[in-house]
Amino acid sequence: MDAVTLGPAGTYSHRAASAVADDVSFRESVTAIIEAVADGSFERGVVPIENSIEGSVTETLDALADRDVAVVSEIITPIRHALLAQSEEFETVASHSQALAQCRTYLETNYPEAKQEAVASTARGVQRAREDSSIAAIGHPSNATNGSELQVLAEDIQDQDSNATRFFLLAPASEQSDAGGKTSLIVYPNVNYPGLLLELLETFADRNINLSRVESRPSGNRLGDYLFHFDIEAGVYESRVQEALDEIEGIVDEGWVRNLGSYDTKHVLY
Ligand SMILES: O=C(O)C(=O)C[C@]1(C(=O)O)C=C[C@@H](O)C=C1
Repeated sequence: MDAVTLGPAGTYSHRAASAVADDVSFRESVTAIIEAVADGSFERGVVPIENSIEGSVTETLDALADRDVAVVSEIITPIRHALLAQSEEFETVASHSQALAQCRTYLETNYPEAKQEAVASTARGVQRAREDSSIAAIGHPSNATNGSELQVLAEDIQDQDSNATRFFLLAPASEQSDAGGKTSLIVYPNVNYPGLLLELLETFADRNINLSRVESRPSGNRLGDYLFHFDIEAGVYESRVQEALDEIEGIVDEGWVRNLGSYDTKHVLY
């Protein structure tokens, strides 16, 4: 199976995709990956959705709300960052904004003078560090192998040892499944009144459906207007989930509900 994910080669997304795909291609943004799956260019896509330290990857949430794709699996991997550079003499640390944030305390403590540069991915930062001795990168330590002139200056620099990122394995919307222990939903009420969010949450609580994530994102239509992203620990094949979905459809009849499908979890170690 072919999959598309965040490039260039050497990103954490690449490592997660390699666990589920034979052949991995790359795009420069999460939005481009989701588009490539939605338009049928790829049968699978792998995108980061949330991190245990830094929280949601908002570009992913927003791109999922705008395009029709299905989640067919979630992949959870530990994230262990290394500091990579040609020497200790660097001025700037380049990495993905999520990785910089996951190492905030380490950087403030050890390199308070270093500038930080957010780039499209950790592997893009590694590329910058290979080309320019004034740049260090944060990424997986294996980026320093393969004849690279980069040194691993420090390992395990993430602020929490338990650092882990959750990725979605995406497929075209036609492959959306009712089977699985989790389900992701995006709800746009398009109205605002006291107790609206409570009503939505009660559809799950009343049926003893556990919520594993709730996130609100601006709709972009007007200030104070939100979309809600829900992950629940139950599959659409269960009648209690179908009943909850029916009730939500009724509550948000001015807006819409997107069911991204049910799926299971895969834990990948590397
Ligand atoms: O830049 C990468 O290596 C990615 O795969 C992206 C990403 C992310 O967006 O969260 C993935 C895992 C880590 O949390 C850091 C960065």
